[in-house]
Amino acid sequence: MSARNPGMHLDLEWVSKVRVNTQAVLKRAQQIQGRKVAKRQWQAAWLLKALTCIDLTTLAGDDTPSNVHRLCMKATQPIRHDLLKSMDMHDKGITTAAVCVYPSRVADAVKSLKAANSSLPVASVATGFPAGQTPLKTRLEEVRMAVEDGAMEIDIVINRTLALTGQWAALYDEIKQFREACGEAHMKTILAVGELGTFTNVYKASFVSMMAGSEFIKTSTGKESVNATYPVAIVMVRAIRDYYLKTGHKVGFKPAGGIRTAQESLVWLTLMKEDLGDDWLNPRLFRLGASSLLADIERQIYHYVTGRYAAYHELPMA
Ligand SMILES: O=C[C@H](O)COP(=O)(O)O
Repeated sequence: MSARNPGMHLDLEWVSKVRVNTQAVLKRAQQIQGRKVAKRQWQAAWLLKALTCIDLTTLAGDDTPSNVHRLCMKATQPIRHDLLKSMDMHDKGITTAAVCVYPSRVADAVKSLKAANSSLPVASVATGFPAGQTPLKTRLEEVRMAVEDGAMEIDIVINRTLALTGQWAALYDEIKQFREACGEAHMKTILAVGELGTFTNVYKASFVSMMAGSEFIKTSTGKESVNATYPVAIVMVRAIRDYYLKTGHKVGFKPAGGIRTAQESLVWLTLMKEDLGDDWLNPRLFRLGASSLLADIERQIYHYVTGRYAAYHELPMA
């Protein structure tokens, strides 16, 4: 993960002055989606890069120690060994960036990874994920418990009520308290952009989250009806750039929710490269939150190596 973001005092004047040019954002989003991504021979390398940025996620009501264990094993060996060998990448220690689970499953994930001798971090969602509609005391306690169980990264959700009613100082205070409860664990802040209504709210929520010390800002929980979209991402990425220019601190970006295809992962990498620069092309500053993206990336890599598409039984669970 990136160096920690210490945050800064709440600059309400900056927040109140924000205006987002909707037409410019939409135009940029169209451009990004229309980009020709890397030539075929480089695509496999870009796909491996995308894979190393995945927070491999399971956030389901029927999660159990055994499916979390399978997820952890997949995270440590995301691509079949023979495929990596054909690409001469078998000894490069390729893994996903982290596994991401509910707080009650953190101990299971930590145990599985430890047994596999893996130092892969476990990320836990917290603070009443996905809605964030539980009392502050409970949300703080949830963060502490996930950290106690071994989570090294905490994905908090913001209080949308505060954002939608313009209570930016109260939102800043809550996020600061979450950051304190995280201790040494790095904090990713989920804005749930599909529920924030306007681009201006998305920009303001991004900036307030960074001022309160978030190490990453993340689009969505994956449970809203609208999740990671390119226009919203462009607004968040601009906020990250502005925050960097203002403070000198680099904050990471994590699109999440509904990202399923290898092709999409290449568009996200292109957006990082073009709008933030090469520093953001690694898991310290870029994550893809996804439960099923890895399967398609592995399928595309299989195709790259063998020239044909794999049958489902040929690739272990992603
Ligand atoms: O944070 C990660 C998201 O919850 C994953 O969403 P997804 O299941 O649509 O990939």
